[in-house]
Formats: sequence, structure tokens, C-alpha cells
Amino acid sequence: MTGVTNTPSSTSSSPSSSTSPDADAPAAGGISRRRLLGTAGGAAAAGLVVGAAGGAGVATAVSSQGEGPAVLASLGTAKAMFHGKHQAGITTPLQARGHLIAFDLAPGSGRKEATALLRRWSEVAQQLMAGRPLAGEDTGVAFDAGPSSLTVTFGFGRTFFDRTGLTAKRPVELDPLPDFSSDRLDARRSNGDLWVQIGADDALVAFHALRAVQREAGDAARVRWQMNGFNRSPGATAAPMTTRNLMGQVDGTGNPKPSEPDFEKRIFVPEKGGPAGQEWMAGGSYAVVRRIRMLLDDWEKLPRGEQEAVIGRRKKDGAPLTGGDEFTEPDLQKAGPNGKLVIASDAHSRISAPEQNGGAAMLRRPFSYHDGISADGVPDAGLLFICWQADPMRGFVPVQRKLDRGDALSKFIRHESSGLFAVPGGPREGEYVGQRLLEA
Ligand SMILES: C=CC1=C(C)c2cc3[nH]c(cc4nc(cc5[nH]c(cc1n2)c(C)c5CCC(=O)O)C(CCC(=O)O)=C4C)c(C)c3C=C
Ligand SMILES: [Fe+2]
Repeated sequence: MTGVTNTPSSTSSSPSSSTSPDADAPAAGGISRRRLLGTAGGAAAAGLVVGAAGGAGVATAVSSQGEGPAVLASLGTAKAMFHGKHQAGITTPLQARGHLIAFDLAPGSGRKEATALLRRWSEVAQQLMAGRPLAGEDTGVAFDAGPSSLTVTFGFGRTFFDRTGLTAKRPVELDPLPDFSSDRLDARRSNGDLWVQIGADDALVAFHALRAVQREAGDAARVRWQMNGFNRSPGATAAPMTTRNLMGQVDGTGNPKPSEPDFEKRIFVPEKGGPAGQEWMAGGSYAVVRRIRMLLDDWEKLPRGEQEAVIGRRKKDGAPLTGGDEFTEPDLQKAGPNGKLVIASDAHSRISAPEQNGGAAMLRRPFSYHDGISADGVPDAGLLFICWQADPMRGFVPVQRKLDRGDALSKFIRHESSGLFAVPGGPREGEYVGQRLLEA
């Protein structure tokens, strides 16, 4: 078994990087603590910011061609851990590139084929996340680059369980999401037996992993849908900051922070004390995936002040309209001189806030997407909205129900596809992802 080690110096060139003695120790979420801290101090872990790793530091890393040490820029050396309590790609800081791909098991494929597939996928993910070339004939697409924060995250859809004879192990959390009145969902681009999320700070590293995952599916599974996304590149901003979406808003500020006492409980399935038969989900999380089109032609016509009223936050810095900076608590009761609420009753950030939803919270970790111009001449662009929670009924569902009833943003977005996946905990050394489900 090949272990995964931390790369020396990693992204420590960021001005805000920690000098903590155990800064290279793996942190929750499977990325070195130095990377988490180095990305944006406390805010990194919180807001899953991008934009930090572009410092001038260099590090020595093993060349992906296996020809001895090569000097890589700091971005390339950053390495997420394959093994750990949770799979990587959940609390990992946002990466610049993302691919989401869903598969259906091929006719005739059952538990045996699925088990072999998860073994192959895990091996590939482990090698590539460590920055090593694949055994056999590697395509070479990622030669010269380091792991570049690559994460490959695997999930199971509701239909997987019937197809593999594991219906008794299917968690109730995978019950279909309710219909929402504003849904315009394309079933062919929704759900799937298996889901893989790939993220990396280099486009070629991400593509290389995507092709490897597709190839290893072999005859066992067929691609159901694929979506490609992006975020800001690390180092593009003067200082690390929360990312922006394609509407130009600072997006991610209100995310639960790993430093909060209830973070683990909200985002991850407990390691002990869960329902009988669901032990395989210990340390896992449920991912809700929505492809949300932004109606950018309409949005961009709206004056800045009205755009800000739709969200309840300033565009320039993401601060609440009630004042302060990005991380100041919004004052939801504050009225202006005209007696009206400063943050309107239909403002997106008011309606989605945990305190308005019985504490319901989720960790949003999206990618933007742009798939050109649709037949009707408008941009096919928006958000690959991915949110993580221990239970969708205490995360996405109540919040989306409320947004569906009266969110000012809903005039400018359209939910076009949907998926719900059970993402098991991270594999232990020597294990493959999902082994505790498939071999129990
Ligand atoms: C059901 C969950 C949510 C969907 C769907 C959703 C879509 C969506 N959101 C934005 C932009 C922003 N959202 C912001 C905050 C925010 N959004 C949700 C949930 C959903 N958003 C939550 C739980 C929160 C946090 C609320 C809080 O804690 O106060 C913000 C404000 C900044 C921030 O906190 O991130 C923006 C901007 C878009 C563009 C979008 C669909 C395309
Ligand atoms: Fe939102």
C-alpha cells in the first residue's frame, strides 16, 4: 500500500501562512493543515476561499514522470490526502477547476462489478492525488505538474442500492428530494448510480483525473452526465478572499466554519451512534448537487443597488447592507429611515440564514460553469451548486423550500438538474472508498 505524504513547504508562501509546528499534519478534510491555514487563515477553512497559493515560494517535489526531483511552483505541490476521516473535496479549499460526473452501472453489472470498480477508482485517485503517474501507460497529460490540490470524491446515488442488492443498506437520507415549484429539472442530467467530484488547481491535472476515472469505468458503468466548472485561480487576488460567482457576488461568506463547535455534527454523519446498518456512512456526508442557470442578461440589466437588495449584501465586499465588513453579522431587524427593513424580507441571505430555518445549515462548495450560448441566444452559465450536510432534511431541503416560496433571487436563476448522493467517510490505509458498504 502506498501511503500519501505531505509535500514539503506546500503553500506556505502565503503571507498569512501559519508557523504552527504541526502545520503539515493532515487536517480534517484531508488536506495538510498548512494548506488550510496558508490559504486564508481562519477564513480559509470557513469560506473555502481560493486565491492564496500564488506566492513566490517554490518547493521540491517528485516529478510526475518519476525521473527524480523537479522544482515545482507552490501551487503544484499542494496535496490533499486520500486517506482520512472524511473524503477529500468537502472541506478542501475551493479549487480552480472542477468536473462532476455521474455514472449508471451498465446492464448486467451488480455488486461484484461495482466493488471492482470502486477498487480501481480508489487506486487511481490515490495515485493521482499523491502526484504520481498511473501504473501502465499514463497518458502524460499531467506530466510536469504536481498534485495541484487534486481531490477525487466518490458518492452513491439512491438507485445504486437496488442495482447492487444493497437496498437494506440504503439510507433514508437518500429518499428523493421533494419537488420545488421553481424546478425545471432535466432528468437525464440528474441523479445517477455513482457520482464523482474532481477538483484541482490545474486544468490539465483535473482533466487527467477525469479521463482516468472515465477509462476505469470500463464495461462496468456508463457516463450518465458530466458537468465542468471553475473557480478563481489561486493567487489571482492580492490577498486570499472568498470567491465570487458569475453574478459578481462574494459567495460563501455565511458558510459554517470548521472552528465552530457544531460544524462536524452539521456536515458529517457521526462516527458512532448512527442508525444500525448505516455504519458504512460514518464520517460521510450527503451532497446535494444542483445545476443552477443564471439568467445573466436579466441580472446584468439590474442596477447595482437593486442587485444588492436581492441578496442583502454589498457587491463590492460582501458586507451585509446593515453595515460592517464581510464577516459582520447582518442585523435582520434593522429598519431604515423609511421604516422598511434594510435587508428586505425577500433578500436571499435573509431567507437562507440558519436562524430563519430552525438552524438548518449546509456547507456550500460550488463551481461556476459556462457552457457557451444556448439555442435561444442566452448564456448557458451559472452555478454548479454543491452543498454538504449530515442530513439533507436538516440542510438543503428546508432552506430550498423557503427560498422556493419567496426568494428575490429566484427571478434570476433556474434549477436545471439535481442530484443527491451519499458520500461515505474517507478510506483508512489499505481500504478503498465504499469498502465498508460493499463488503459488510
Ligand atoms: C438551498 C440552498 C441554496 C441555494 C440553492 C442557493 C443558491 C444561490 N445562492 C447564491 C448566492 C448567494 N447565496 C448566499 C448565501 C447563502 N445561500 C444559501 C443557500 C442557498 N443558495 C445559504 C445557506 C446562504 C448563507 C446564509 C447565511 O448564513 O446568512 C450569498 C451571500 C453570501 C454568502 O453567505 O455566501 C450569496 C451571494 C446564488 C447566486 C445562487 C444560485 C445560483
Ligand atoms: Fe445562496
